[in-house]
Amino acid sequence: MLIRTITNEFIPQEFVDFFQSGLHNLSSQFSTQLTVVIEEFRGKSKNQVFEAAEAYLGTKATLSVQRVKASKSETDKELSFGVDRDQEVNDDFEGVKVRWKFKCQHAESSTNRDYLRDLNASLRSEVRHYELSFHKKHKEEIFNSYLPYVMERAKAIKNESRAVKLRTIEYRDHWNTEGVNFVHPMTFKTLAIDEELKRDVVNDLDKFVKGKEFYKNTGKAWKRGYLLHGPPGTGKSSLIAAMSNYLNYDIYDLDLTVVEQNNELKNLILGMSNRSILVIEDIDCTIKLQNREENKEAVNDGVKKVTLSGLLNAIDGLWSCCGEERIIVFTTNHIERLDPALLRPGRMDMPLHLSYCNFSAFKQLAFNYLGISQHKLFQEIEGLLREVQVTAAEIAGELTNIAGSKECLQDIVKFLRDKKMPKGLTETDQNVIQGGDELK
Ligand SMILES: Nc1ncnc2c1ncn2[C@@H]1O[C@H](COP(=O)(O)OP(=O)(O)OP(=O)(O)O)[C@@H](O)[C@H]1O
Ligand SMILES: [Mg+2]
Repeated sequence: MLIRTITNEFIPQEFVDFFQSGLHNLSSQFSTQLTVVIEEFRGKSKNQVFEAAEAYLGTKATLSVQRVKASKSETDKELSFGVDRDQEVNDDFEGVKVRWKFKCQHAESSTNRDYLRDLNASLRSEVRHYELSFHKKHKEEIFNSYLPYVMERAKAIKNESRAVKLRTIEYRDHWNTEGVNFVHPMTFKTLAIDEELKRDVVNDLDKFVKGKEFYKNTGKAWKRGYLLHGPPGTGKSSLIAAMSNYLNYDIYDLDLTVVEQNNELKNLILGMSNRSILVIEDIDCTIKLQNREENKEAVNDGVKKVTLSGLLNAIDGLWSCCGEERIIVFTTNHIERLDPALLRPGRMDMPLHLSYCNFSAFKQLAFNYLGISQHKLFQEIEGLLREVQVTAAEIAGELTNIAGSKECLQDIVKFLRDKKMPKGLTETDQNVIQGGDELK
């Protein structure tokens, strides 16, 4: 204070400024720290590094700062957090220490106001930026590895927190733009299908999402097709919900009966976003399957309808030139009714047979509904499930109806025994019924 008073009193201001800036230059020459300034806007558009820093630091903020900002928009699944002004966040990247600081300046000074007016952002009352500081010797690592890592993490964070949307056709050739939030509770943790099949699907999806380089190097379109087939109530639609929740991909539910012509179909396919699942349920019922003539519409009762080949060609063609990370799922209860064109390798990458409930699927249901992994009746149930064709939906229904105690497994045994041999039927009659069902 004393020195400042003396200098203010006795030394000319120009000399003080000159001296201070010289001192600043000198200290920055000897400083070991480098600071990167990341402003909110780049020209008139948002700076992507700023946005990435915002998302990335949000996940760190709750750990290390004293003031955090909390927010949630309609399309977010969960609360998101952010660093408040002047707060610092320390981070560690492969042993390199970095420090982030969030700075806001009020747009009082005329330069700031001009700057904001330039940005056409008159509602904003402040200029915001992040400062990222680290030791100069780590410059290369920070620029070449850390910042790209922050950008990549931010992308994943934003995607994870985004609510999945379900879109249906609004009018023939376009999707409902808003969509609805898809909040199906089914996940791979609760889905009751054969354990091995579940593992295969999860591994396949993991490989697919990590396959960017593979698809680029091989020149293949980054897409994957699954054909889910099996009797009603075996979990086909539940599996699609689990896939969507696992990948956080939007679902486009394509009702082919609404689409009149192949060019409408093309518009729908073009209107889909990346990282999405196109679902066509009950393919055997909704599409004219027998017409194999490429690119032709089948004339059905005087109305042009899309054909299977039209559908597959449109997907193959359009997705190879525009669109990444796309999944297509067909479902059917009757695989034998499908055109062999659909089953040819390369069309549907992975056929998945969802069959009647086996013991591994049953154990999952018992865990979901009763919270148990073991029981003295399990052995008998395992034996019965080998003989009785019962769907996961039926068992789930029984478990919902009967009291939620461990004792109710006795009722499941009774249910399975009754199913094995309904009153008044001999075992031979029952076999005929079950065999016939598969052939339907
Ligand atoms: N594998 C499963 N795991 C957990 N729940 C299941 C499973 N399969 C069926 N369910 C239950 O049964 C209901 C019907 O199943 P889902 O709609 O997935 O069957 P689906 O195979 O799609 O049948 P459909 O061929 O009739 O469309 C679901 O709402 C779910 O509660
Ligand atoms: Mg279904």
